Amino acid sequence: MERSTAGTTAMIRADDLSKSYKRTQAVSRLGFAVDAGQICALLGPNGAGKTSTMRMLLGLAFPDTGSAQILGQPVGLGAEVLGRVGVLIDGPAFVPHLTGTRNLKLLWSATRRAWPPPALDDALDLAGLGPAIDRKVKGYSAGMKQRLMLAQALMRAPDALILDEPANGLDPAEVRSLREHLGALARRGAAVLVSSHQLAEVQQLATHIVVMNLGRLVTAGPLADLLGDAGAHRVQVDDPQRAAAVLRRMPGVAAVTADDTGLVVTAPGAPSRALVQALVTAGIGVMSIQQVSRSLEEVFLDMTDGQAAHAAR
Ligand SMILES: Nc1ncnc2c1ncn2[C@@H]1O[C@H](COP(=O)(O)OP(=O)(O)OP(=O)(O)O)[C@@H](O)[C@H]1O
Repeated sequence: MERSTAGTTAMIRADDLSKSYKRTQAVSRLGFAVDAGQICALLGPNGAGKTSTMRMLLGLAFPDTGSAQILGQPVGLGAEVLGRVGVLIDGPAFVPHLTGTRNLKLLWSATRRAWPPPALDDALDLAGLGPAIDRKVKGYSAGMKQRLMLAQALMRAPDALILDEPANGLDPAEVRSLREHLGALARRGAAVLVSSHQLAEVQQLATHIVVMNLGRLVTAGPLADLLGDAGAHRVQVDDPQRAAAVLRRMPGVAAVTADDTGLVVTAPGAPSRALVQALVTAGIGVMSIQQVSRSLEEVFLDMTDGQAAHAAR
């Protein structure tokens, strides 16, 4: 099976993927891998290329360059390996006049395996539809349809999941239940790729992130590293004005701002001991220095310049 650059097993792999539609370059030379046990969030402003990427990973769109692999096997439309993938993309594809159960049976029949699917109970628990599972889908709310879609993705006990904005239309309790189900699947060794705009939720859910903008990779890696790498420090000194001037001249310091409690220094390229050393060398007393954690939202907006991708196209 294909190995990722980290030396572990790559369950979902994009290699040098590109896709254009007429004059729009939707995805440009994108590469990343999701290993067993990881929950990777694919992030980017509207139009960044997330859905196009997922469509190529699922063999629903043909890449202009590069290739996609799932569980170490090349992906194409109808590839056998896709039977081991839980998919949510392009909105509900249900027959409205059939019940929830009949729709799940119909979708399962494509696998040519006997009903019921191996993880049906877990999937129905996530869907939480109760008796409505035996009512016609045309009477479902958008949230109920979304939950039924999630049930069809999970019922096959997939080894990999590719879910485009799975939390859309879910209420907070349902979002939490989804997080728990995906966490349980990842702990059992599944690889999960989810796209989302709900960054507070992603911060709780994901182990890894891939950020893209204008079709290109901005960054990829463990979430904890990314938030730690943001390198924000809160510094208390005896002469804030002079300290700010000293710090702003340091290499690796991106920004210095003052607030009621002292200075906030954003220094992705300078460890805290280097900041202290520079201040002490300049004769400034340092009372305290603390690393400040930043939210994924702050880091994401910095990385994408807070811009919508379509605005720059
Ligand atoms: N079938 C298509 N035909 C023409 N253009 C397309 C098509 N699919 C996507 N695009 C364009 O490609 C770019 C990337 O779209 P894509 O849907 O992949 O982005 P996204 O990151 O998923 O966006 P969102 O967050 O809004 O869902 C956009 O400019 C979009 O308009």
